[in-house]
Amino acid sequence: MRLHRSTSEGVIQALDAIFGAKKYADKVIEKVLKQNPKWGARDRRFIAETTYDIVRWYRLLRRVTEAKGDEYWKLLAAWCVLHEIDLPMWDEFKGIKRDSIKSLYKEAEKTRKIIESVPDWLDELCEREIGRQWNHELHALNEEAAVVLRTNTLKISKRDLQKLLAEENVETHVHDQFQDALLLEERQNVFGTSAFKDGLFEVQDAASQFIAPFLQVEPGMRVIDACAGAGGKTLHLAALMKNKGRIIAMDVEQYKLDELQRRARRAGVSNMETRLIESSKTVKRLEDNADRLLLDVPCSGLGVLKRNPDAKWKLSIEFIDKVKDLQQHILNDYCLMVKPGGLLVYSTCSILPSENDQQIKKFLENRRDEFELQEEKHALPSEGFDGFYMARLKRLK
Ligand SMILES: C[S@@+](CC[C@H](N)C(=O)[O-])C[C@H]1O[C@@H](n2cnc3c(N)ncnc32)[C@H](O)[C@@H]1O
Repeated sequence: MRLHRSTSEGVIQALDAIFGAKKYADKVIEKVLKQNPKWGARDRRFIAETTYDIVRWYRLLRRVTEAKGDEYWKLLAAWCVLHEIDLPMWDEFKGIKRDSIKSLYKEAEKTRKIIESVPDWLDELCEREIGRQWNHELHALNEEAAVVLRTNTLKISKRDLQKLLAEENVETHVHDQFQDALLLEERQNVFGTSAFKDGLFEVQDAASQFIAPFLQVEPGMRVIDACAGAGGKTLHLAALMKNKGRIIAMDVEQYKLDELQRRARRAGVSNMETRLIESSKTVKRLEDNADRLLLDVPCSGLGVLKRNPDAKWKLSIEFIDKVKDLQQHILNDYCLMVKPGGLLVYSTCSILPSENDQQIKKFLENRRDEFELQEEKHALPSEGFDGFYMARLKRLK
């Protein structure tokens, strides 16, 4: 592989926006890719994958080149050296010493938080919370995420979708554990396919596809998805309900609900309405209303670092403490929207017990007579996909 000037500059520009201007990596990459129509599919893949990889290994790459501040070319140089890619004779690479990078890399191997490229506070927090298991999870979280599709069973079967995609040169395989999932054989952009434009699938991690079935919905039920966001799980719920019954999708952000409406139209979902949460009254009005309630709460996102590696550098302990308070507040203030006898699922994309099991334990301490825990499930990044937690509770009275 050879480095090209224009795509390398694209990577540097993206890194500057992510670390300098503190923008989200996915948005930055989207913007950088839009600005040069001459880049082909391979160029685009290089920019996206290299940027994500440098973000993932940021601490390690800084260490092995002793890069400071905005010396992003040094990070790209180290990335090349560690991937055995020749460095062109560009001014930006003057003074880069391969041997020094390699020997500093050997040195870095002695310290987990450096070689696995994670901030001190995060390494300490996760070790404290999950002990030795953190070794495995941290390693897995540094792997590239698989691209997984969820068949929209309102429109097509998984096998027919697989055939259609193959006709559009998208090869996929199935996975026993995931009923509606198709896994891409190789990473590629699937948003341009006619299958996507026709609403035949959504891109959704395999572990995330556990959550809607865990709520045990049935066609005809009344279901509330109280933290619906742009509706990854709402659309799945609608498909499991065969478009029958009613889903109320709620969130505190109108722009997310607008995006959900757009996605629902594409997916052919007709049993859903959105409702903005403007105050506690919005929630109060829906007391004793639903057969099923999903609380897919805001969280640290530590289970999805494969997908969002920049979160490692943007998260803070203060944010995690705040989000934990919000989780407990949502559990307590929203739980009565489910009818007595109905089921509630609390879910996060975190691997921290303090956002997961311990939140449920705390909630139940005060509501032992009203709710009982039916089942908990942990999906771990080391099992191959994203990290998720889900707990299903039954409202007793
Ligand atoms: C984990 S995300 C939801 C992802 C979504 N369920 C999906 O599958 O795509 C959490 C959502 O909770 C929303 N949120 C934050 N505070 C909230 C609150 N007090 N009540 C309800 N939703 C809230 C956020 O805007 C965000 O969209």
